[in-house]
Amino acid sequence: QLTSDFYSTTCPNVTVIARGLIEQASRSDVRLTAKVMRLHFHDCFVNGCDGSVLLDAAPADGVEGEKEAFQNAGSLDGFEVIDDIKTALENVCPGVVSCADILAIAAEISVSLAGGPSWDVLLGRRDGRTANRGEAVTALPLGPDSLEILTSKFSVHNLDTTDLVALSGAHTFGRVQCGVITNRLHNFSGNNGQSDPTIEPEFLQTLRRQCPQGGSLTARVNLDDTSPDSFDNDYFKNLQNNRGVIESDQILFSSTGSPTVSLVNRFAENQNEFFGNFARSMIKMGNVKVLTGTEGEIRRDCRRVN
Ligand code: HEM
Ligand SMILES: [Ca+2]
Repeated sequence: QLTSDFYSTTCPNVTVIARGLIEQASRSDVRLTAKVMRLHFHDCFVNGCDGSVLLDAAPADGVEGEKEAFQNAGSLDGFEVIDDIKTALENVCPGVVSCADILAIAAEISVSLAGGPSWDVLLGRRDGRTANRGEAVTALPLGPDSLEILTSKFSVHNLDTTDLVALSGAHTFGRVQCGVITNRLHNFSGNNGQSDPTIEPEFLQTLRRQCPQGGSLTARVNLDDTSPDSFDNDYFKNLQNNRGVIESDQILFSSTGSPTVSLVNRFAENQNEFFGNFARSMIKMGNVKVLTGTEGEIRRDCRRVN
């Protein structure tokens, strides 16, 4: 139902405007493109791609803050540039472009600005009038999730194993807080002093230096230590070298016999193969439970319902 030319007459400059603002914001924050990419993912996995993740908690309106879910609190970021894009668009074509579509457009722009693939973003989503903190907690994947749980958290959205591996490739840029990986480094499976045996020994030393036991849990380390800010297939090469940073990353390669292993190998060998699959999976993810037609609304302010 979504179409790539949805705004061609009603707001033809939507992509140009969004790109300019993202480019500008990323000049003062190298992580910005990663932050923005992640917003679209965390939106689509909770209530579908409806902009719910952007809503501030508003108890009086019965709106819960997904931002307060464990996976998002103190972690999700990039909301300001989305606000800036919304403000600019309301000036030129008021009441036309949904916040959910802004996230989809901004994700594509962010990936391509960071050196990744471009694709035709499908548009026409409407904004939801609710958010769902409880679903955020249960639906968003966690670092220590098993491969079975990761697979099922994707498959409820019709995303298959290829989508799981391709989309995990988004960890080719951005950072993770030490708190997420500290157990992997210092207290694996509840054993004090133990580390995850799948980590390559030299890399384990590096990570332990960056995230020492008893050190700051909010300090951040690169998700892709080879090329931290560019969107490429180094993430998959790292996995082959047992240099995945989050458990959910390394598990894709370390699960012997799983179809994820050959997907990692394919994407590591051929960047075009990764890029093509990533774009395809992003379009699939961008279709999760979208509101269209007269459903929902076009929010005036992405942080609150009209
Ligand atoms: C497969 C399951 C996944 C798990 C368990 C997971 C988990 C995480 C965690 C724990 C962080 C670090 C957050 C923090 O420390 O504040 C993170 C960062 C990130 N994730 Fe994922 N993620 C997954 C899949 C994805 C997918 C599918 C995408 C996008 C398509 C994505 C995009 C990102 C990006 C870009 C960052 C870096 C954000 C930044 O630097 O602020 N992740 N992820
Ligand atoms: Ca949502």
